[in-house]
Amino acid sequence: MQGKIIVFSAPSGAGKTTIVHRLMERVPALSFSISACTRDRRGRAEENGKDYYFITADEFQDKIRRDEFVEWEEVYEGAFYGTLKSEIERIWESGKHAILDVDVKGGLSIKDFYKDRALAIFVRPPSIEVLEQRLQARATDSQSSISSRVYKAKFELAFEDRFDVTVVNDNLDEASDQAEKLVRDFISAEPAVV
Ligand SMILES: Nc1ncnc2c1ncn2[C@@H]1O[C@H](COP(=O)(O)OP(=O)(O)OP(=O)(O)O)[C@@H](O)[C@H]1O
Ligand SMILES: Nc1nc2c(ncn2[C@@H]2O[C@H](COP(=O)(O)O)[C@@H](O)[C@H]2O)c(=O)[nH]1
Repeated sequence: MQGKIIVFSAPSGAGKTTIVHRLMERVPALSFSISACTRDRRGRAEENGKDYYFITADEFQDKIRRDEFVEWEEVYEGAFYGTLKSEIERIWESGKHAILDVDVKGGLSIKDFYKDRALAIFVRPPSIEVLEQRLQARATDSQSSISSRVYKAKFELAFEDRFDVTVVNDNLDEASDQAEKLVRDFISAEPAVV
């Protein structure tokens, strides 16, 4: 079996992590690619080696120097996130397909790197107002962090057309069903020619 990549990207708060978690429960052939990141762990809500590999800024710079990332971004000021080549290899060697949850720029870089071996899915919120309400209700970020996420979202929405396909996350059940069908069709299709 040739391993593939399914990457979900969206402005923060659109709901990509929620959809990815649902797909992980529904499609056993998927395995989550754990990113490295330099931000602090959100208390008990997050686990090192499960949600992220939480590393220091120096460790992150070492990995950049050693060319260990497929892509990396300073997603928010002072917070670096990156997709590790070793993660994708680990997943493919286990006979599964990699599913990723990364920001919009990162999603486009991954599509560019893996070409037809990757399906890049853009998750669009129903509106900026709804996106902001979701971030407020999630209550994981400070007011200034929410403001910068909303500001960035307006810019990121302009990149939707560069993705393979869009899922509008208004009704969560409908969005998850649509995403599941896209993923199942992609992984059961002929292997990509690379
Ligand atoms: N369709 C939906 N309707 C209402 N609430 C939703 C919907 N989808 C997700 N949510 C909620 O919105 C919040 C943001 O979702 P989530 O954390 O999945 O977003 P995200 O795009 O992964 O954000 P980030 O990039 O910051 O990780 C969460 O509290 C989630 O439960
Ligand atoms: N470019 C990348 N973006 C990533 C990666 N891993 C996660 N992310 C994105 O960062 C933001 C912030 O996440 P949070 O957990 O701090 O709320 C979110 O949009 C993630 O999708 C990565 O490896 N590369």
